[in-house]
Amino acid sequence: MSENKSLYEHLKAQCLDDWKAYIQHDFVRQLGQGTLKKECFQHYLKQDYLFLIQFSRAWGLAVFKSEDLTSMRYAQAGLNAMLDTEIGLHVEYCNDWGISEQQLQALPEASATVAYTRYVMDAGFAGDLLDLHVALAPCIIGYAEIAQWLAEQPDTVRDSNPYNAWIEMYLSDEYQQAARTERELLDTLGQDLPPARLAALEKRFRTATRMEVSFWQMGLDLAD
Ligand SMILES: Cc1ncc(CO)c(N)n1
Repeated sequence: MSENKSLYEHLKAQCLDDWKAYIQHDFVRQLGQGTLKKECFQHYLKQDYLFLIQFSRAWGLAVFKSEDLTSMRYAQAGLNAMLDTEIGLHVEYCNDWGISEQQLQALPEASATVAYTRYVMDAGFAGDLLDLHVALAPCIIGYAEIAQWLAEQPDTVRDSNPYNAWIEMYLSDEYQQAARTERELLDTLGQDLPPARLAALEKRFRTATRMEVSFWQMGLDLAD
């Protein structure tokens, strides 16, 4: 790893093609331009509800995998934020899009949802806290970058875009700060790694990134 790069920057740089395919996915572009089909967004929102539930379990796993109180409290805060705030907001947002809580509770998981969330969990089960965070990083930090990328694109529509609230949520100070904190945690946990360990983490990060690409594609294809 080059000396002046943080672990996060390094992980991203080594899979830049996959990273771009994730951040600049057609789903994201269409969402930014306001041209995304409503059915695709609704399908994505439904699966994202199931994703967020598994994501909460992953934060629970991070509590379990922590070896000091600071990491444990950070994971606890992540879990609390999901259960006390994020999932509730998501349910409300789904409701605005015509998806009831009953509907959400009855949903089957799409293959892309199962693949991604269980991959993250396996990284945590089989590995340590850093493995888990490297698998979680593309979700947490990636969405912050997607919102920023969208805000910078000249063809992104804001005020009259039905998807603007989604962009705003991930552009919010709160979310951007959460992404920065996750980045700092990775950089702290990831200091002075032996080459073989770094190579294993590179693979994990790349796989998780490709899983995010598949998640967008699942939305576009209405795939189950
Ligand atoms: C699939 C997916 N990745 C990342 C996020 C951001 O939390 C999300 N809500 N859904």
